Amino acid sequence: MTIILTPYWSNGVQKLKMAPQPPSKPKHGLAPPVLDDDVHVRRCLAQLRSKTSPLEKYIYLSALKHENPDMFYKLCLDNMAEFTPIIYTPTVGEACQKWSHIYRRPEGIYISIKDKGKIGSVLKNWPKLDEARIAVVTDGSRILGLGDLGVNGMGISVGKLSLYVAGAGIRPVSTVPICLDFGTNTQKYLDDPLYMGLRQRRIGDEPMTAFMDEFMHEMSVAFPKLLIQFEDFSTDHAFMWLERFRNQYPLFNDDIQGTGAVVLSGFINAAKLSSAASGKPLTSHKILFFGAGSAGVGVAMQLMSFFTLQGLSEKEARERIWLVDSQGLIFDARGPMAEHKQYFSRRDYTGPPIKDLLDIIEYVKPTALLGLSTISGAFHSGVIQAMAALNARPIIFPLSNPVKLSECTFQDAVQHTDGQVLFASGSPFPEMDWNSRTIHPGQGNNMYIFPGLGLGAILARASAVTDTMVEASSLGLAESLTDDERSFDLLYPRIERIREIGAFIAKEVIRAAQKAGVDRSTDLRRMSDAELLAFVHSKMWNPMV
Ligand SMILES: NC(=O)C1=CN([C@@H]2O[C@H](COP(=O)(O)OP(=O)(O)OC[C@H]3O[C@@H](n4cnc5c(N)ncnc54)[C@H](O)[C@@H]3O)[C@@H](O)[C@H]2O)C=CC1
Ligand SMILES: CC(=O)C(=O)O
Ligand SMILES: [Mg+2]
Repeated sequence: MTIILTPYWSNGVQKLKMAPQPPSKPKHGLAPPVLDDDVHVRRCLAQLRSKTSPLEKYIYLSALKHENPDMFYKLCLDNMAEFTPIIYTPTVGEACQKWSHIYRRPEGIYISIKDKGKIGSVLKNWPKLDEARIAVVTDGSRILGLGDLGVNGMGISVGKLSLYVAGAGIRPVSTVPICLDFGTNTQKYLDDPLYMGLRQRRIGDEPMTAFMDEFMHEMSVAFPKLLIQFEDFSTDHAFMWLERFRNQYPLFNDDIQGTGAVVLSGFINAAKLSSAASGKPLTSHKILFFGAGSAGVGVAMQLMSFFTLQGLSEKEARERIWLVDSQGLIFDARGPMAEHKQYFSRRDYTGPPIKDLLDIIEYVKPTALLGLSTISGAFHSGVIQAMAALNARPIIFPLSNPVKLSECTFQDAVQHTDGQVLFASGSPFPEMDWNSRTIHPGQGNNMYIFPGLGLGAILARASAVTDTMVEASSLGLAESLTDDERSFDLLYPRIERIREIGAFIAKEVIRAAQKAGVDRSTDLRRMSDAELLAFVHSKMWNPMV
């Protein structure tokens, strides 16, 4: 395949070595007589809002980001709630599915299995090696809940990195979207004349491992100050690459660790509200996971600390958690299972397999039901009503993305619990009125975590991303709600405050890195908390409009 090197800020005719520049002032007569910045902001927003389909809006914003990054990020920061569903989930999912059709210009680095043996020389073509700080790397094998999209998965790396800039003030020039092309098993793409990836089925684990070893080594040589975020690898490889490389290079897996952190945070706030309504202690919560892939198991692992922080032992914490996969409740006597499911497999259940979710709810009697299954509508009215019958304030988090794969809608959850649900979904739902009050859905999406976690790890120059840093990001997020946000029973802060939250999380992550001794910017140790927070803010890039 063609290796595409031109970064997203270049228009293809500029020289590769060029840094992103704000557009220079045109010479007299080459621009309209009146081109006021403030009016132009309104003009760009009006152009966006005139588009009727979300995908058209995505394409417009993608062009704007390329032509005028300052304007794009200015609009983004001023209109976060409006922009995130376009540049991120759900629309980014549709953009990825159609990536080879809507493609206009190169963005990021595509490296294929055919580059094995010369990966270093490909990476060195990236124009701003010294500036690179964060790469989001996918192989397109499980994009959101949409399956194997091959190189069309590049869109998720691009989307996540836009949120790094918007949410954490990472400089645009420091972001490196990467898509690895190991082939695709999706026949539709193999048959599509416009598909831009290798026309072959995915390679096996052995050549993939050899490729990944070379890739990770060459990344550390080409980009010595880089943090890597692994994104949307299929579950087996998500766990495999995390374990293989996490002690060697600074990296984390967003779907396992970022999702774990964001859900722990929302769960802490939900559990307090739920326990206040039931009068039962926090340690009495029982969590049922519907879906046991990288996200389900990643979240279950992180939620262990909800219980251990309350004083339960590891064994007691594990006993508060049940997992369900496509074969039903996961229990030892069921027979052999994938390694990542074994830790939570129940030893105390020896009856016949239970497959139906309603039967499982009746058996477990959970206080919380979390969906990471990609099964749209799995939390049907009967399921929601069963949760409401068991709990004064049931916790229901349908976390699958994009919206069309959500296990239930916010409307259904509110309606079938008479407004009592404590709700967070992976993709956004609008707020709704119920019994003369407005109820706000939470968005339990790792976008609240990875910008701050990444910024903290970058500023600390962390040599590794430890579990304690991930936990610190989660607890930082849980703490960051204002009294006003808590008065509305919000589980997450308002998205408009993403920068403030990102800075606070980054500070907490730096402190955790220092405690773990993985920080290489040791001068930050001397700063007070207030000084460190001010330092983090001072490092955030701002659009110049
Ligand atoms: N909210 C967030 O921030 C995030 C959400 N996700 C979402 O989580 C979902 C799952 O992602 P992965 O874990 O990587 O995928 P996966 O495909 O590895 O896992 C899906 C799990 O659901 C189970 N499942 C499938 N059909 C089922 C059925 N009929 N009944 C019961 N269980 C069933 C599978 O057995 C598997 O355990 C995706 O939609 C993804 O978008 C992932 C990461 C972050
Ligand atoms: C949000 C995200 O990372 C996912 O759905 O995969
Ligand atoms: Mg993901």
